[in-house]
Amino acid sequence: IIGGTDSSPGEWPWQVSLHVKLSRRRHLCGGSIISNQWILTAAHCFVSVQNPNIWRVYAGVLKQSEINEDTPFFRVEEIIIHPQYNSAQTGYDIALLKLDKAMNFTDLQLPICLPSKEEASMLYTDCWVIGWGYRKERGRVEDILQKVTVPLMSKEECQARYRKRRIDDKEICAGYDEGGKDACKGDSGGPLSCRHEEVWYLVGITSWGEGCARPRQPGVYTKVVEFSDWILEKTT
Ligand SMILES: COC(=O)Nc1ccc2c(c1)CCCCCCC[C@H](NC(=O)/C=C/c1cc(Cl)ccc1-n1cnnn1)c1nc-2c(Cl)[nH]1
Repeated sequence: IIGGTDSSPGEWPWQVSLHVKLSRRRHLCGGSIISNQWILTAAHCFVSVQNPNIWRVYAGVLKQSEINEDTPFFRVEEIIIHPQYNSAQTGYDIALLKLDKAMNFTDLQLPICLPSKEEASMLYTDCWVIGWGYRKERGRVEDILQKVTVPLMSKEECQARYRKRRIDDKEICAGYDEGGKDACKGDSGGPLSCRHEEVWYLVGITSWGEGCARPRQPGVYTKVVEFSDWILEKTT
């Protein structure tokens, strides 16, 4: 996260850290708890690591330094990647992880609401992107979960910023024309969370951007409401 600040314990209880257990363990992507057995994240996180057995889901953590060999984690029973996904820049950058056992909700691990189709046209004005990603383009994973507020942008405005690419209807953009605040490497798969009348909704999944926090290069997120039917089909 560029231009953000430290989060507090329990501030974003739906945020998880996805690790793989290979040569050495490391954070790869963010994700969001949407039920006691399902995590929503980005499809591109699994491009090179499709084997569910080596993934570890850490929930209820604020700092990466809380994660060690003794830290409890959830195993992944199934990885469901959207069938139309082929690269982050061409959309459908969404995946579901089925946990091997249902998690108990606590103050530190709780689900976020999925936006309903009726509220698809809702103009959210209080949106935050969070993650343990880099604080600058050439950086490293942060210890304390970072948060930054970003305004949503219309598809037309976003398309005008990315002339060489087509911004899909199932993508949503957020950022500042002057740059300075954005997601960055290591934040992908995590939530773009928006609060409306005291309830938080998972409006976006952190996907891609041209550099981090550059002027007129907003962050591009998977627009979760456009995948409501797919999510329900796969999780019920
Ligand atoms: C110590 O552990 C580590 O360093 N871990 C570790 C640390 C970092 C990474 C990994 C592991 C690799 C994950 C591979 C799959 C994921 C590959 C793509 C992924 N992208 C992003 O997270 C965000 C992109 C992004 C999103 C928005 Cl909305 C706006 C601008 C963005 N950026 C544009 N340029 N940079 N960001 C990424 N993630 C990392 C990189 Cl390196 N790139």
